[in-house]
Amino acid sequence: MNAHSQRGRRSESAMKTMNVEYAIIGAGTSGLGAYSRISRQTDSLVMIQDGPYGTTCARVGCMPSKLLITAADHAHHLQTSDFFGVPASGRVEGRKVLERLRRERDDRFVARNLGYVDKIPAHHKLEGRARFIGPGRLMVGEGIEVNAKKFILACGSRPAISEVFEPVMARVLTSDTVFELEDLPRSIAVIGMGVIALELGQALHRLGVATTIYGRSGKINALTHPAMQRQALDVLATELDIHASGQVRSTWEDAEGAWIEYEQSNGERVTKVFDRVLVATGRVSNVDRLGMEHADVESSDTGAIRFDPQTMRCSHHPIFIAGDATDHLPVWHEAYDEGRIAADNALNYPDAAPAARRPPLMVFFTDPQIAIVGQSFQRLQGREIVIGELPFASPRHVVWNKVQGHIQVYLDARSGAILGAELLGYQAEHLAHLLALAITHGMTAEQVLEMPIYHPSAEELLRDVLIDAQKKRRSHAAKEMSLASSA
Ligand SMILES: Cc1cc2nc3c(=O)[nH]c(=O)nc-3n(C[C@H](O)[C@H](O)[C@H](O)COP(=O)(O)OP(=O)(O)OC[C@H]3O[C@@H](n4cnc5c(N)ncnc54)[C@H](O)[C@@H]3O)c2cc1C
Ligand SMILES: NC(=O)c1ccc[n+]([C@@H]2O[C@H](COP(=O)([O-])OP(=O)(O)OC[C@H]3O[C@@H](n4cnc5c(N)ncnc54)[C@H](O)[C@@H]3O)[C@@H](O)[C@H]2O)c1
Repeated sequence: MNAHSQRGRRSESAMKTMNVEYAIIGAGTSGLGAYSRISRQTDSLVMIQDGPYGTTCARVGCMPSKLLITAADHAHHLQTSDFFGVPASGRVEGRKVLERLRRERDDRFVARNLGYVDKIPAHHKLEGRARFIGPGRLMVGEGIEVNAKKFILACGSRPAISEVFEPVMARVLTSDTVFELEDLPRSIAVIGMGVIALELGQALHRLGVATTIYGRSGKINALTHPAMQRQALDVLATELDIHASGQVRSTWEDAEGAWIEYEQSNGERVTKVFDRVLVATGRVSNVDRLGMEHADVESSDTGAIRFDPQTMRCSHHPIFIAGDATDHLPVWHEAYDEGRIAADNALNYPDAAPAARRPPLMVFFTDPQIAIVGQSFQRLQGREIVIGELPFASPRHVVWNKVQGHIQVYLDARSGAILGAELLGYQAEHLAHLLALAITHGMTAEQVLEMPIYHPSAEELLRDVLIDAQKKRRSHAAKEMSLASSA
């Protein structure tokens, strides 16, 4: 059988059939990663894409959000420059901010991705929404059946919007639509207190939009140490209008705008009107639209697809999953890795090619930044650890006038190995990466302390927090010894 794009008439209607070895569903970061691996080995594959090419990251995710945050940083520098004896005046031109964002996004990031997609041979690409119609069989759109031996589900996720926002849908934005605004709104309600809500909420606030953030749980859940969670909220609330704990009870629209009725956890109801409502309450995997019930794939009680994170295989059939489709570590570098892990395992099938996963790393590009690396405090419960901790206030941070926040580093109490860290501080991303390097290589605090550290640099904070952790390790060991000798 001709391996690629063998299309034929399937029924009296104009149904076409395509028989291939590999079908990749989704041409985002993970799907393209899988494509790059598989296409080196075979011509018998198709990558199916519903909607525009360009990836979530470049079009509506990482890149436009960071472009908005950078504009907001500039506005913030103007607002705070007086402190340095450099009073500045300036105003935010919303249209220009958004035009520049889209220009940079489209000309640099999306264009680069489209350039890559353009080079993919036409017979490897199919456009339309794919769904399973039987084991090994997909329907793409209404007219093309794809029969494949192996599948990679790289279909990403979409913003979740609960029904309570139905009455104000005309004013609702998500990360899919906010970057398309012609101008900045005068006011916005940001629903959620996760990474999208905090990154975009703070950026919009700094760009002069009257912003109120409505959370649910009262916590910034990415951080897991209660003191870190508390401090993150306290620090962000000094700048932002945040209702951390409660629930949106109802919404309605009138000539004034979109009204939000929010019940705080103390039972008090607050009602406020906004131009726009940005719903950032998490994302749902697009796997729910793939008709998995026809593919004979096991799911958990919650409906999520079970998979092995080392092979990305998700059933006894050769079906693999990657990227945000999994709900697990929905960040870019994991999508990139998972596409390749899934592809390698599909290529090796039925043999498994298990991959060692990297230590977890997540950064919120807020100011101060939030970062979590390696094992969180919560994950380390029950393990003997010591915690090195310090305010995020190295001499360099003092010079920057950026001394908010805290760092905690978790060491194995016996070996001194660095296991994880939670950070809240200006440009925490850089220290988080250094810690990620140390964790990746199983380094101890002592080993990291052997490297030179320049003065005055932010890295001095890493040195000092590791010295603090080492001190605590020594006193932990001393306590253990005295307990042992008195027993
Ligand atoms: C606002 C925002 C900011 C972010 N910022 C960061 C950041 O700073 N750093 C970071 O690491 N991560 C960030 N992320 C997360 C990052 O963007 C994602 O982890 C990554 O893009 C996921 O890639 P993916 O390949 O899994 O999915 P996607 O890139 O979404 O690709 C999936 C593709 O599959 C298509 N598809 C879906 N269903 C079907 C179907 N049935 N048939 C055919 N095609 C289908 C979709 O249209 C989509 O194009 C951000 C995300 C958002 C939303
Ligand atoms: N810097 C980054 O790496 C970055 C930036 C943006 C997005 N992302 C990725 O995108 C994913 C989605 O981000 P997100 O912020 O939408 O999800 P999230 O899961 O981080 O946060 C969603 C938040 O909304 C809250 N929530 C849920 N329902 C609510 C309701 N009805 N009312 C009020 N609050 C409610 C949740 O408690 C949670 O705090 C993230 O998991 C992340 O991996 C990453």
